[in-house]
Amino acid sequence: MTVYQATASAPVNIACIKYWGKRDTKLILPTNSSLSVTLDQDHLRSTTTSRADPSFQQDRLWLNGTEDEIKEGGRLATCIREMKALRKQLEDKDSSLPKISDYHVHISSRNNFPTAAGLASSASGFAALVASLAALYQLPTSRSDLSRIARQGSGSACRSLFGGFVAWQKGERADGSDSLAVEVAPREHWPDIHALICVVNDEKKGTSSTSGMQRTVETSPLLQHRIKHVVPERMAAISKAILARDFDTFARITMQDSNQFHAVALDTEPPIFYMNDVSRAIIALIVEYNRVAVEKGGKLKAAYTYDAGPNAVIYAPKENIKEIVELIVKYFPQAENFKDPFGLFGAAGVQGKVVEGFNEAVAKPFSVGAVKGLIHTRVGDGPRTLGPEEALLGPEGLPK
Ligand SMILES: Nc1ncnc2c1ncn2[C@@H]1O[C@H](COP(=O)(O)OP(=O)(O)OP(=O)(O)O)[C@@H](O)[C@H]1O
Ligand SMILES: C[C@@](O)(CCOP(=O)(O)OP(=O)(O)O)CC(=O)O
Repeated sequence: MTVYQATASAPVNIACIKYWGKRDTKLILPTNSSLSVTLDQDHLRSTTTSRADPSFQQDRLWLNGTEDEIKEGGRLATCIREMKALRKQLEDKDSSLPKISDYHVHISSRNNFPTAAGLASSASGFAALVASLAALYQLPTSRSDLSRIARQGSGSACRSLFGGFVAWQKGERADGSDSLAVEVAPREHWPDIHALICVVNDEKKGTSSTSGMQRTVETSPLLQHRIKHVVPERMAAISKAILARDFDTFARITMQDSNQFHAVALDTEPPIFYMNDVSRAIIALIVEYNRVAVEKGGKLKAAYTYDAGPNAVIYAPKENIKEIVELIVKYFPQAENFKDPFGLFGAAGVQGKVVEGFNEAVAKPFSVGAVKGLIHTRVGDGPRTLGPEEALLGPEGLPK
């Protein structure tokens, strides 16, 4: 008997222009466009296996081995329903195709990093879900069209359908048909962009993005200014900077937009604080690191950005990452050795230090554990279809 099953993996993305606010909460239509860098799946990824089988009694999903309820009308149910509808259209056009759109599905997914901790697991998770169902159903659908479905799982997920540098165009239509992700540039265009994630907290966060952003929409006058007067210009300027590989402009806009996102969070009633003292100290270090570079006649060398949590993501050209790791380790001693996927440091490991001319008084040193870990990664590719050896469902259609 044929087994209808497919496995796919999808990357995390971290926005430089932040999505924050919905104009339609059901369809997940944003109040502004956004733009992100897709990170390398070799380091951070969600992997998902989907199977359709006539013996299954209902659609079921396991996340990291534990069953997650698929609530009727909820985000998971919407994505699965939309993907089945695309398969149904194919079957209606071509009677030779097996009618698997009628079967229930079993889905097993794993994240190789903490879930719901502000490391964008919902983005890679829903992108992997949609990519695995697209492979299962053998859909000829374009990535932008699939991004419309992933968007209904979690807004930021639509951007994980592409590698490289990705824009989510907010769209104008009420039905959401023009609210989708497009590639600004593939990773090959600017592979030199690396990222250092400083894990400040890997526990489940206080105010979820979903509820926080709607409170901002309802109460923040600053958000209205951001939507109308700030984001459109920044989207155009950062896209141009990416196409020109202009890191100075890319970094400036990225930091400005992170700052403004946290300003609209603060402008919310009651106010929302996602950054903590550790996050702010990292900002001070990057600002000083850049100041030294500019004073020596150079350009910006690093850009920080923060999502709905205290973890920092630092974007920089590869050649600067060694100095940045040394800087962070100097102020935030690490319990564990730095995992060095790009071989920047020899057997001696990282020695904390600052660059010449750096004013060490900009931040106080923290104790071990303030930054729990450092993840060095880089710009990466879009979802991958994997072979049967990577499957997360066993022969009975249950998680392995
Ligand atoms: N691999 C996955 N497959 C399906 N759904 C997932 C997967 N990983 C995460 N999710 C869904 O995303 C939720 C976590 O999303 P949430 O927005 O709270 O955290 P986050 O994505 O880590 O943080 P943020 O989006 O703010 O950076 C999970 O509770 C789950 O519903
Ligand atoms: C701060 C952000 O990371 C917010 C992400 O919000 P989500 O995409 O997690 O929200 P929902 O659409 O409600 O699922 C900024 C960004 O990724 O653009």
